[in-house]
Amino acid sequence: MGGTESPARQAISSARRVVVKIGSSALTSLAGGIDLQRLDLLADAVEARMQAGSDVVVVSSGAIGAGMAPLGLTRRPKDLATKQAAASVGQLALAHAWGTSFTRYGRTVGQVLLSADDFGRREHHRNAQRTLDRLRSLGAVAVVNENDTVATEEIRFGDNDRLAALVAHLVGADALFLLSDVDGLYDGDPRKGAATMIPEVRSSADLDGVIAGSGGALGTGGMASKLSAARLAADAGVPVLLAAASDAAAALGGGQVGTAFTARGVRLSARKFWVRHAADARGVLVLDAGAVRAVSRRRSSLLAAGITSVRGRFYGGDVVALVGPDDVVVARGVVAYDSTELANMLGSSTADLPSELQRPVVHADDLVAVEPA
Ligand SMILES: Nc1ncnc2c1ncn2[C@@H]1O[C@H](COP(=O)(O)OP(=O)(O)O)[C@@H](O)[C@H]1O
Ligand SMILES: N[C@@H](CCC(=O)OP(=O)(O)O)C(=O)O
Repeated sequence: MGGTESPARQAISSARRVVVKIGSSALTSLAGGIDLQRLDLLADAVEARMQAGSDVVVVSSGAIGAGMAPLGLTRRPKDLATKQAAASVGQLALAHAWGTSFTRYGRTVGQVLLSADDFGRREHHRNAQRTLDRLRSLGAVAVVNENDTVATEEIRFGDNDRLAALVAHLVGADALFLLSDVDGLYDGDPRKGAATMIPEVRSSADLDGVIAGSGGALGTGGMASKLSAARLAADAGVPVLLAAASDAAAALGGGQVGTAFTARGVRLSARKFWVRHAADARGVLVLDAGAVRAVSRRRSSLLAAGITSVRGRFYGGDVVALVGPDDVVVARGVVAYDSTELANMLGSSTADLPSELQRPVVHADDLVAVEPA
């Protein structure tokens, strides 16, 4: 690569393990379903990167877009049931198309469908990690999408940009590519008039004044979701390149295309990363002042004695928000008990609880302090 490359671009072009996310708008059209030619070009670019020595995980959107035509739908559905029906039809076509395309290289494809909950349940999380790792060691390409048919409105990733950022963290990726129908981040929606492309985002100051608008007819989150996923990944130590899918070969080949986001921050464990970023809190635990100090300063486990009340209905394994007496969120964590169980434990010291209820309410390993805004 040329000597004038930014550190972020150098890191992205030399990354050993990468996640490549392709948006619906780049892969499908309202009338024609999957764009097979485009998909072949993407597979070519992924294969070239693999030949150059990188491990690649693909996150492919497009199931809903691919399922519309076969079901006679002319507009992207808005209700969950129709989206899920379209996704179930389209996912089959999408996986088949990826499989067929990689056959040109004698490469096998594995389909991995994940839902948000999988990142928080230790077993599911480990299994997903193990499957992705085994596919990699067997030389197969994992093609990931959200498990749309089981995702409910509450637990949806929201969009696949966020899923891709989570997967990047899950597999320990060194770079994340977000490929879309736009060739980078602009200071305003380029469809709405003159806008200037931003080649590098080194800190949030580079985003001052940027207007991230909605997506196209097929995309879900628009630029706002790409931006928040890019920042989420960058904050977790993974640099991001946002580029056009039509520039996939150049993007994956280290070319000077798209917008590069510099990574910063310390890499959290995958589980803590999920607790902080991925899950919607299912409930709230209200702590007394002593418990606030224990979890936010001393990073201790949360015990029942320090909880004054609980709000919401949740189950052991869910993510909850921990708030102080002033209702300000001080941490998030995976709760060990159901809300009904916990209601009877409030304020009790551990020694007074029956042995089966003596585990911490939120273990320190499952707890992430939230910095004050
Ligand atoms: N500031 C911006 N910079 C670049 N693109 C933008 C911006 N604001 C809105 N967009 C629009 O976001 C679209 C990409 O989002 P989306 O359709 O959700 O893509 P995908 O299907 O790849 O997830 C682009 O087509 C672009 O018109
Ligand atoms: N799982 C859905 C993803 C929808 C989605 O996030 O789309 P996009 O914003 O184009 O990445 C699908 O495959 O249609």
